[in-house]
Amino acid sequence: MSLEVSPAVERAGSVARGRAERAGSPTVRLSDWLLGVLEEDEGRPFELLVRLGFDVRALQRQLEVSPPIPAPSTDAIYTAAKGHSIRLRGEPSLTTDLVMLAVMMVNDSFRAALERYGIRVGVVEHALRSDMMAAPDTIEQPPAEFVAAEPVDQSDAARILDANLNRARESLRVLDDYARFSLNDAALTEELKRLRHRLADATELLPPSLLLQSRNTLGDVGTTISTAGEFQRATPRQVAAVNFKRLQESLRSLEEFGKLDDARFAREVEQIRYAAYTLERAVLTGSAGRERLAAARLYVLLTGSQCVNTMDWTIAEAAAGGASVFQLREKQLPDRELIALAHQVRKWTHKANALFIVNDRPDIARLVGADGVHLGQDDLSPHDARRILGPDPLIGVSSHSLAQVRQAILDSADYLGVGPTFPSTTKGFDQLAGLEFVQAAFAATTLPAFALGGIRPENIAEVVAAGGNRVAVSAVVAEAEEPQVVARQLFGALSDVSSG
Ligand SMILES: Cc1ncc(COP(=O)(O)OP(=O)(O)O)c(N)n1
Ligand SMILES: Cc1ncsc1CCOP(=O)(O)O
Ligand SMILES: [Mg+2]
Repeated sequence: MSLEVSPAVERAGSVARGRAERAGSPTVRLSDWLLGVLEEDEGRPFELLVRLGFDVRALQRQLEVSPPIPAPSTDAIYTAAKGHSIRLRGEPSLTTDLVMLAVMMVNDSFRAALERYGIRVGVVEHALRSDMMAAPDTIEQPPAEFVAAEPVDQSDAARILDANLNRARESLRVLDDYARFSLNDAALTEELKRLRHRLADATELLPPSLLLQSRNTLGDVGTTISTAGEFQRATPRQVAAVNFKRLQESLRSLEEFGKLDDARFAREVEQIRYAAYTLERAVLTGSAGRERLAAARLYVLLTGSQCVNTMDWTIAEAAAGGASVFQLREKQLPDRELIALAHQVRKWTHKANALFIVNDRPDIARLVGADGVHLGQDDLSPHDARRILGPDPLIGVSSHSLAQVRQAILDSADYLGVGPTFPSTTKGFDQLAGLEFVQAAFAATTLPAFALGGIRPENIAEVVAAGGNRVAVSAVVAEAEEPQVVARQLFGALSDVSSG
């Protein structure tokens, strides 16, 4: 027999199995299960025990060293949990708190051990019953702002919640498909999965019977009404845009109607809605970078003092060799000289039909009509740069770790700098992120990313072997007698690599 379970229950089970495996135990133990359901601090079991005044941290420490008692099979635990649910609540739901109760009650010696650790299983059992049945003043009271002013029809609210949970889940599935198959982006897919889990966990805060009483789609007039617009989508991106809107609308409705049942649910859904806005920007704004940089392979950083030839000639030659993005990287010039040079570079890059990015300075980028700005971890935030630049210009962000890659994606970066790959004569670093990071970053996202730092024709094959399909270089082009030749060599090494 295999029972359908919520993602939170599934996660608890897989934590339990993982614990047993790491401990080299031939079977999963009851302590593994209990630690599994208590793994998430914000999960229902953890919150319930805290609410009952038990010291959960002390319990977790005790369980780590408790004598091993083998657990029954997973299905047997789920069946027992369902039995408790029917007994205590009159319906067969399978939530993590009922799994916890099943684990606590399945074996007398384990139950006795828990009592010794200060966990009164009868109190837990009683609380799970009273969570459903208790008069309002015996359960946690929402603050005034979340209290319904008038008596509400529970079944109407339940149907609204159920319908919107379905809508939100469906939208998340569509978005997951877009991130996975259309963008092919592991990091965004992972973020969407995180959002799905958060929603599933929030749902566990609602009384299970509330949603069960609402499965009445026949009574939902909305299922038979559709508008012409619902069947018209021009591009996969538009499908994603529409589904982000649908997700946010359903979350908003869940939040409002959820306030009638559980304030914590309403607050969590509010947070999920904010996270959905962030992801929407990341997914849809990121698309602009994906489109405008789709063909870009070679990106050249230029500093006047580093160029052995004039900057305009270097740009023209490098562009003829395949470079299609140029960054003005002047760290020392006074502002007036910088802006004068930036105006020139704007003209030279237009002539070369290349993109022009200004390093560090969104104000200068805006003033000279550059195509974008590049920001490091210590520069202005992408959010502040966007306020200066407006919606269109590209914003590139440097990354030196996977955490920075993920954050840059959530900050709606249009492209990434990834490095330093090799030691660089242009800029010194205490630490080299190296090829290992290049490999991880290019595997994590399909957002345009440029590996940089010490890349030359002699070592670019190593970057390509690590999955790098775009590079940014400085010295090797700026200091070359023949920038076109060098650019052609670099570009040639990249031009057979898939665009990702
Ligand atoms: C394309 C690209 N990637 C990374 C950097 C480095 O930016 P940052 O870390 O801010 O260092 P500086 O270049 O400002 O010294 C970059 N400039 N371009
Ligand atoms: C600015 C910067 N940030 C990381 S590496 C680098 C310099 C890249 O230049 P080069 O190709 O000469 O090493
Ligand atoms: Mg910088």
